Amino acid sequence: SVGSRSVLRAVVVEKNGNQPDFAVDLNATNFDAVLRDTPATYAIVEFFAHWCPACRNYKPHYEKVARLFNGPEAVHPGIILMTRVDCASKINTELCDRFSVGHYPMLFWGAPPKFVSAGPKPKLDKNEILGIDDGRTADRLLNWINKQLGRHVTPFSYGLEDEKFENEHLQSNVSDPGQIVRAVYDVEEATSTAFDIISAHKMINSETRASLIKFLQLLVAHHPSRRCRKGSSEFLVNFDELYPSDMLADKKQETIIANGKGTLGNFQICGKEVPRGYWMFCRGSRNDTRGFSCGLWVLLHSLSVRVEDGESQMAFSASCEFIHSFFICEECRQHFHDMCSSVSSPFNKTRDFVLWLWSAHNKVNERLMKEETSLGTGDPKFPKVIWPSKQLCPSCYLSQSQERNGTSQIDWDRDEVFKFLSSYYGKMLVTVYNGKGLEDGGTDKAVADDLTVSTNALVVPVGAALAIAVASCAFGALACFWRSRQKNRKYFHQPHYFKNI
Ligand SMILES: Cc1cc2nc3c(=O)[nH]c(=O)nc-3n(C[C@H](O)[C@H](O)[C@H](O)COP(=O)(O)OP(=O)(O)OC[C@H]3O[C@@H](n4cnc5c(N)ncnc54)[C@H](O)[C@@H]3O)c2cc1C
Repeated sequence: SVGSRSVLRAVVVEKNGNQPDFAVDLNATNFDAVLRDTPATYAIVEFFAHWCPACRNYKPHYEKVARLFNGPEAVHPGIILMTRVDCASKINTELCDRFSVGHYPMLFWGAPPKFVSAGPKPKLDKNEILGIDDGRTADRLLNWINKQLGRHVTPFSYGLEDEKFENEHLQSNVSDPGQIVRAVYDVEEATSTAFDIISAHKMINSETRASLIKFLQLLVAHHPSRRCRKGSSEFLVNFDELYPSDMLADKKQETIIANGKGTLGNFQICGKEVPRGYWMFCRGSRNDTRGFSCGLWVLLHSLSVRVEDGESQMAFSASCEFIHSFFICEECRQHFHDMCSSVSSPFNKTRDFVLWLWSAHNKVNERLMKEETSLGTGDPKFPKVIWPSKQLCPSCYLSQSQERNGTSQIDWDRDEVFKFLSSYYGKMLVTVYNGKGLEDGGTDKAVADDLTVSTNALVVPVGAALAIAVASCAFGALACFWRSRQKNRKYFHQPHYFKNI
């Protein structure tokens, strides 16, 4: 079987003391399929010949760069798929001819689908597929890539020494400051995944409709990612036509869909590049330990620090209702609902809402800390902690004392905590974000634009056509996972937290 073959290969590789290859070997039989299916935004194809000595010498250089982008241990996953094709293999003759390979090694760059749709004679021009003219060493190749992605300015540029930011040696609370700058991509992924789940489970009905509209309003004005704001506004603009309240009141969603409405279907709230099927800030060291639920928390925190004082009650109730209606983890939604319901007076300051959410999250952490320790279900690299740690925010701590039962009692400086959260989930979260995606060039100006726009009011889209894309495999797996755990779930009536205020 393939499994045993790969095991054998791993053993052989180890025996020879060689590193496994990071670049993916392609040939005429899998070229189109691999490039069509990759979630990466760009691909590099190296055409080489196994008999060519220069190619053999070039391989370690190419591999050094591929280590950064390819495979489960990639430092910068999902951006570039690095591949190679052996033109000396007969099966690839036609493929190499298609790309007019005239010397070895020859490198091409482009969006993966462009390689597939390139036809018998690909357009080797600036808009389609580019020849890489200066990639003779690992350094030069990475420089070329950095320039191509607009990342030639530090601290945005990729470096050969970059290490996976999921820090293997430190606990999450220590490595957080380095990671949060990338968390906006997980916020995009979580937003997208949440809407995919809503769609797959047909969760929009007369009871949940108002909550979704309210949450969408919050996303349109305050989502830290421009493309999620844009997608949310497109959805909101079309909401009434897609999910008419009169039809939802007395008909099932299936009927609406049959009538050509309710086509959230494959709509991608943050654009068709998201979800990408991986997590950066929320990447666990084990499968299924972090990911979506972590991303959802970061989304809620990042929204909370962006609202104005006057919006804080609306943001609170929108978040509570969204979790209650659409987070299909029964225990999570129920506990969160209890915490929401125990709030006795409405919020009229951003600060109060931000601190409430922080404290609610810490209550969950405290409960899970015990559970995960006794059951061994937590992620060993990311144990639950009362957050932020003293290392992360020394000024947040007035004092900390150890109780007899081993728990610690913290006296927080709440003004400092608010300051810290505002900066952490505000500016820091979007530090390296460019509003278009990882790959489109992280210029200072784009970052600044994005920060400004995210606190301004609604962005009305010009063309409100919904983007249709195929839901990702990652989502499929996730939805199945949730579905299998929540088979008997009943939808509850909508809660209204101070709905008349
Ligand atoms: C609304 C909600 C309710 C949930 N309720 C439950 C539940 O009842 N039972 C259950 O098993 N799981 C629950 N979960 C999932 C659980 O809280 C974690 O999300 C999951 O276990 C993954 O944990 P994590 O290590 O990625 O960190 P998470 O707790 O997901 O936190 C993500 C990141 O937020 C930061 N953070 C941590 N604490 C705080 C804080 N207090 N304030 C601000 N930022 C913080 C840290 O950087 C952390 O890495 C819930 C999730 C959500 C979104």
